[in-house]
Amino acid sequence: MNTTMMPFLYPCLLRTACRATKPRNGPQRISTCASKRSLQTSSPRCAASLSKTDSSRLSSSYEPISPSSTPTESRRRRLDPTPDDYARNIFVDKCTLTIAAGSGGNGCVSFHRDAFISDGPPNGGDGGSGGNVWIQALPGHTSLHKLARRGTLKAARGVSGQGKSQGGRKGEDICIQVPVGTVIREVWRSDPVADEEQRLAELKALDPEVAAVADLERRGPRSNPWIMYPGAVGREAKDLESNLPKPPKPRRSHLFALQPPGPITLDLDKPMEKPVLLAAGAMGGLGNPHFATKELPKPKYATKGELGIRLKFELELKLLADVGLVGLPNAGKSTLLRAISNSRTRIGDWAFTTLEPSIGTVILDNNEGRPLVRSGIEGQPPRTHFTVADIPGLVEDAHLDRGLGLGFLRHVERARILAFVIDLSSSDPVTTLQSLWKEVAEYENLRNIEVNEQSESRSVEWTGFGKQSPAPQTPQENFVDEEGQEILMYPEPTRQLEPLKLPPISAKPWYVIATKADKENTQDAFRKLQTYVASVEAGHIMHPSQQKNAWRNRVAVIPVSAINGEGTERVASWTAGLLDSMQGASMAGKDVFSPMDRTRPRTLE
Ligand SMILES: Nc1nc2c(ncn2[C@@H]2O[C@H](COP(=O)(O)OP(=O)(O)OP(=O)(O)O)[C@@H](O)[C@H]2O)c(=O)[nH]1
Ligand SMILES: [Mg+2]
Repeated sequence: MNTTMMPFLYPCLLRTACRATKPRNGPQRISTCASKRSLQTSSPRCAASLSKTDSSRLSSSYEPISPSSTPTESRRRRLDPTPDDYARNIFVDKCTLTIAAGSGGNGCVSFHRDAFISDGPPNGGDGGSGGNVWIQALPGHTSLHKLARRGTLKAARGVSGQGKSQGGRKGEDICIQVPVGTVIREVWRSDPVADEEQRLAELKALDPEVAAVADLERRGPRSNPWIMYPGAVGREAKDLESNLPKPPKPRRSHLFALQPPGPITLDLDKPMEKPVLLAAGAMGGLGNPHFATKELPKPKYATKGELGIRLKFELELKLLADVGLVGLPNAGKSTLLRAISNSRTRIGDWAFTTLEPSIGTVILDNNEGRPLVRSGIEGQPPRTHFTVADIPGLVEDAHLDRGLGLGFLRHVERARILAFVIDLSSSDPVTTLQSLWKEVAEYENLRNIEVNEQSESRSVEWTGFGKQSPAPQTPQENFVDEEGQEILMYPEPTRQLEPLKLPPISAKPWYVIATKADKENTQDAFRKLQTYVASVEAGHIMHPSQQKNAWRNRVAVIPVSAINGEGTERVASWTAGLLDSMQGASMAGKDVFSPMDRTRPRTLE
């Protein structure tokens, strides 16, 4: 066992070892005591440790770690790998996605034929409706990179109807799976059915005399909704075309009622048991029996299916992970993430090894009997895991976009809890913590100014009474539908989405992970850091963010040696306790980010 870590992580062992009068039984007794205490660390009592008094909390930071946690060679290799031993991490937290609901299948022109009936009644089937597009937020997904790569997702088209009154099959649905914490906002839509409905409504509103001479034919992408009998050629075909009836009104699927009203904005901040509908598939065309009349009992035409709606969305992760690791470059964040999760993020003894956030999942219950850390709220299913984001290192003036700057800070504000990773072997840990908080707070101020400026500019743009008529649009892009028919698309309106409204960063729960505690002469730095944090918590000194409403509830300083995997259990149990508290507060309808709220819900016993 590393003797340097003794005063930090094994003070009980040290004391017991010093007091031990019988060296013969010493090691065994220490081992029993240590493993018993270690179990308590991962027991419900530890999850509920937030409700204990300060003194017990401080002493709990010196809980011993079981000797069984002594790193094996393979673990050591995992936590101190060569710089090229890592899994490439692809992470995307913002992307645009175009979706297209399936178009309807065409109706069929067909007539009954039998042994003695050569020219029977019409029996063309209707086309099947197009596939729907659904969306579902699922735990276990952490990035939007797969959707960003796809760019466009289309549900299948409905199958066309057939003779003998056979209706076409419905097109296959698609379900888009996104991480919990995704916000979906509509940027633009092209809905041929809505456009046609609007045109008909405008015509209806016209003076009857004007309407009589107005062009009642369909326009736009589906200007010719008819399917003609293929057997009709030459003069017959011309006669047929000139005697076509008024086209039927555009139809909507009954599922359209379930579609959220536009412009769609969805905040998927909870795991969903069932998907929600984003876009309903279009209706299929009508077979020729629909057009049979007394005068024309055998119509030689049917209609095409409606075209599916197309929507463009901006997807953004409002919640990146439960915990965000914030620290200077080279502080040991990635090593810590490797130590507490199965992540294989890159580690290197130089600054900016990590350039993109990487998310690791910390398993609390591996479903193999007793949970490693019991977590959850009474009456709710127990928490089995939480996620941790390893965020690239922060440098001074990051809020002015230095280093990885604003991109990094954007990720910080998307974590529920902030864990400040401080390298105990670095010059002054207290100054480090203060400078990290300074950058975070400066960014928060900048963001608030930006949001205010945006709302001001919006109010200046307000044009007073009367609606401004939209600028006339000219068709821009020509798409071709499944049958090779041209679809006119209109240019995307330049709709700028506002930045997401996120909770204030300084009001988020936070704690400190004092890492590299195995290095020599780090005890003083740890004590200094602990004393400073205790004074902040007690309100004796200003919060390092310099914000009045910053979080001061129970801020722990957890010493760890990530490279040896020591002390990391407390990170898991402390985080689980914080998450339970936040969940309980939000269920009780309290403001989760209220800095003065000291009541704690009861965690699972
Ligand atoms: N002795 C000791 N070294 C550590 C510990 N944790 C990390 N290190 C070393 O510190 C160096 C930097 O570790 P990283 O995990 O890559 O640091 P980081 O904070 O992710 O760095 P960036 O990605 O550049 O921001 C590596 O050489 C690690 O082996 C620890 O607990 N003890
Ligand atoms: Mg790193």
